[in-house]
Amino acid sequence: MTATASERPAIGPVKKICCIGAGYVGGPTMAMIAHQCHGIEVKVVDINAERIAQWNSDELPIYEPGLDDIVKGRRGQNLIFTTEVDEAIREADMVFISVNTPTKTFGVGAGRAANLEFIEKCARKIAEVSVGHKIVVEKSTLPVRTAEAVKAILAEATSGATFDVLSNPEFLAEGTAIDDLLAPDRVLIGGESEAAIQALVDVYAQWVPAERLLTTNLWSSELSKLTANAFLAQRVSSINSISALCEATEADVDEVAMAIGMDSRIGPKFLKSSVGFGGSCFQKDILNLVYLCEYFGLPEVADYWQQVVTMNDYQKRRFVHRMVRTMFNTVSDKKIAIWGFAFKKDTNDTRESAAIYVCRDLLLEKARLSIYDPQVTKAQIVANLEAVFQNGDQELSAMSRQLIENNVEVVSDAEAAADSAHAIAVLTEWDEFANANFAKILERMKKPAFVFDGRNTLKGLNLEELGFDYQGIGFSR
Ligand SMILES: NC(=O)c1ccc[n+]([C@@H]2O[C@H](COP(=O)([O-])OP(=O)(O)OC[C@H]3O[C@@H](n4cnc5c(N)ncnc54)[C@H](O)[C@@H]3O)[C@@H](O)[C@H]2O)c1
Ligand SMILES: O=c1ccn([C@@H]2O[C@H](COP(=O)(O)OP(=O)(O)O[C@H]3O[C@H](CO)[C@@H](O)[C@H](O)[C@H]3O)[C@@H](O)[C@H]2O)c(=O)[nH]1
Repeated sequence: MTATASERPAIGPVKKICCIGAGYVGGPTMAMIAHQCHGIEVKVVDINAERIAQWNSDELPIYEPGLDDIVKGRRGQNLIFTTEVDEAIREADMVFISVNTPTKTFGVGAGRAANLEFIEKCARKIAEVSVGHKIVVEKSTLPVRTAEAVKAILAEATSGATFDVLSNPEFLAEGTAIDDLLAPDRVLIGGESEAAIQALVDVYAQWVPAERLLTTNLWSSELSKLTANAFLAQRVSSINSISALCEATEADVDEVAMAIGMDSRIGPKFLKSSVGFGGSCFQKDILNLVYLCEYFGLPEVADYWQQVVTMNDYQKRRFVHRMVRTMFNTVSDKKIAIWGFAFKKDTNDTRESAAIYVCRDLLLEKARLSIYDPQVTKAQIVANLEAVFQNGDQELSAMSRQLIENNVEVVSDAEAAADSAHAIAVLTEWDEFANANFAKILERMKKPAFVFDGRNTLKGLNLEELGFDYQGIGFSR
């Protein structure tokens, strides 16, 4: 049952934390708590035994700068990765829920609503195995008012256990997770019980300055997470919409971004035009916001936010159209080097990466692809391409399987990918691409040698002077 004011037990300092979900959020956030709070035992649990084994191995499941040192510094001391879910929940005074909340692919709200199956299963498990009092913390990104359902499920605990529910959404970005966790812009904690809020504030206060610890009511906290992502993605879609206009008018989108970003009311961040935003969060969270607006009878608000995703889809398609148009209206049987497959640099995450959609559309144009990414494995690339062709169907068609098998190779360096290629498409802004030996690459490419830079990372290298036909996003030369 959830605790009422009169029967609420005294809440002391947190000594044992359990985090359900050892993913991109659960792993790094808990490693940071263990690193900063040696007096707290942190157990990270997952039903995926392979993932837990990776967290306990030399090769962590996530590539994230600085993560290795922090995990290896505390693992086996006050940071434990385990599949013993029940035991870890039972022992903890505070339980974080950090499981995935993907877009629903079936039934009511398919394609937009968040699938809350995994959250509900966690709440049921906590209710089933808990004794005493626990603070349950929503770390996953959730639709506003999810805590109501979590509280209702916990209230059915038969052991007599009592609970407080807090919302503590995570704002880290992949690739910079450790820096973001070390020095967050803010830590947001929403809740109803002052004592429970204070217990979590005290954990973060061990390294986060007091003025960055923001407490709100439960619903504001839940809604702020979706809103923050919607605003961030909206900036990217806004500048990407202007990139199309720049290409038509000889304006340069990077110059426009610089000019508007110097207005302190607009600010310079998140104005980098690109082949389109990717990642596991932006699209999923905006679609969820759109669904919520419709659910609450606000179709105009839903349409407004839907446009951010529509513009992003347009940007990805527009990139391929431009490639085909520039390469004399056909890429059929042409070799195209794909530089980068992750959704941004410094991560091995490919969820919703623009590269998946660009590669799919190039394959449908019958191009041959040679793909290189410094952190993404061949198995992952092939699995992503199979999934995008499968498009929710039960099975991959024989035709799609052949298209991938016959036309995709994954290689282990950027120069090899470009060997005998008609074009290079830069889809992730890995730093190493700017250091490639372009004179050598040009020699080995088919002529004219095209470079389509979906990140404008090679813009300053004057590749035209070397002899490339260089095209980026949002400018024409
Ligand atoms: N990835 C990010 O950068 C990021 C940043 C902020 C917030 N978020 C949000 O955080 C949440 C988690 O995201 P993620 O990227 O870490 O997901 P993830 O898929 O990497 O990890 C989730 C983990 O939860 C485990 N899990 C699912 N159900 C479980 C259960 N019943 N018991 C135990 N383990 C279970 C899965 O096996 C998986 O390992 C999502 O709601 C996401 O929107 C993600
Ligand atoms: O100016 C920009 C900034 C970003 N992007 C792209 O946008 C996507 C998302 O980038 P980023 O936001 O840096 O990474 P995420 O890890 O997806 O982080 C976002 O999503 C997380 C999950 O909810 C939040 O916690 C973070 O605050 C939020 O930044 C990537 O494809 C980027 O390449 C651009 O194209 N231009």
